[in-house]
Amino acid sequence: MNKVKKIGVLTSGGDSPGMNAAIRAVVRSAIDFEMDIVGIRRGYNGLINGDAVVLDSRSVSDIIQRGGTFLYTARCMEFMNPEGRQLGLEMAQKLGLDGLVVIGGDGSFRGAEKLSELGMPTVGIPGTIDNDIVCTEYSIGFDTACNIALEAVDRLRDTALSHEKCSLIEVMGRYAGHLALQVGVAAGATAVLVPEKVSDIEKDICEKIREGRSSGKTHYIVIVAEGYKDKIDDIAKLIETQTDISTRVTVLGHIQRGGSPTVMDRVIAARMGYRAVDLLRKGIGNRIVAIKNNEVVDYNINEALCMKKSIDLELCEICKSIAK
Ligand SMILES: Nc1ncnc2c1ncn2[C@@H]1O[C@H](COP(=O)(O)OP(=O)(O)O)[C@@H](O)[C@H]1O
Ligand SMILES: O=P(O)(O)OC[C@H]1O[C@](O)(COP(=O)(O)O)[C@@H](O)[C@@H]1O
Ligand SMILES: [Mg+2]
Repeated sequence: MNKVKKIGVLTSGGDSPGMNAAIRAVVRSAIDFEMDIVGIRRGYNGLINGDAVVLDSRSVSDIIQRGGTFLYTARCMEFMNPEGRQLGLEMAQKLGLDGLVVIGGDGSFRGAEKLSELGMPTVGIPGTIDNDIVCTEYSIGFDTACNIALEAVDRLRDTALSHEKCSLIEVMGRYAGHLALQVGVAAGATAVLVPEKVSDIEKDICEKIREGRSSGKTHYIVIVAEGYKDKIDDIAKLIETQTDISTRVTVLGHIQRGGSPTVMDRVIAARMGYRAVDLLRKGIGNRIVAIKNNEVVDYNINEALCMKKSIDLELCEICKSIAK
């Protein structure tokens, strides 16, 4: 006898491509396990306000290929305090929920953990372009964001080459440099600046530009993570003064968060969505679904949030070594 009869799903924090594919997987798996499923709109705000819609198989048709999240997402200050969370719990109970799937980032999972503590079994699915969730090798949206940013950098290279300039491109990632490093390596950047590692602008960039110039190189690409300690405009000015090359700065911004999810993001969304529902139907909550060695695993939320994750230092070295 299945005691878990009805679950909810919401998206929270910054949107990421593949969130829709994850919602679809959650909805369809829940229906397959003979559970009712409700979509909570606008993150924890919707949970507090009861902004809920009953979902069926057709409600999630034609969304697998779309970026963003059709349930809308939000950042909810009220949920940061106990009173707001109590209201959220009471609304979840009023809606008759036996469990909740939260698709979002580390902040959303802190909220999910507290909801679990209050007695509502909650499972988190990592969805953020930053790939900064420590317990998982991969979060939904990262691959798509990398590809979108890469396409933009490839275009900027055309102009940098034609005008013999140094193009500095700022990519997102909040306090993490995963996105910057992947894009930098894939774009063949002269240098990548990430928050996890202090770089020496003179040695790591200016010297490389002078060396490149003496071997006939005429244009340069520098990728800067938004969380890097120095402002991109200041770095550009310094490079210009030290090397006499003309620089241009481009901040990619939200363009990186939109667009149709890649194969990788859709498939991982399907695998994680299925696992989240499978846990809840067994009455298991307070978990985060994650990827470890390409397998889907799950962790206790508190333990997961205490884990440490560092930037791929070997890839940083490779990037440095092959940039000539
Ligand atoms: N410590 C916390 N306790 C409870 N809820 C939290 C906490 N941190 C974040 N949240 C909730 O999760 C939402 C999203 O968090 P945020 O850090 O903005 O994005 P992300 O989940 O993508 O990391 C917040 O607006 C808030 O509603
Ligand atoms: O869209 P906003 O509110 O300006 O937030 C920007 C932040 O959101 C992100 O795009 C995604 O971060 P989260 O997944 O933690 O929400 C970060 O890379 C960036 O720092
Ligand atoms: Mg986050």
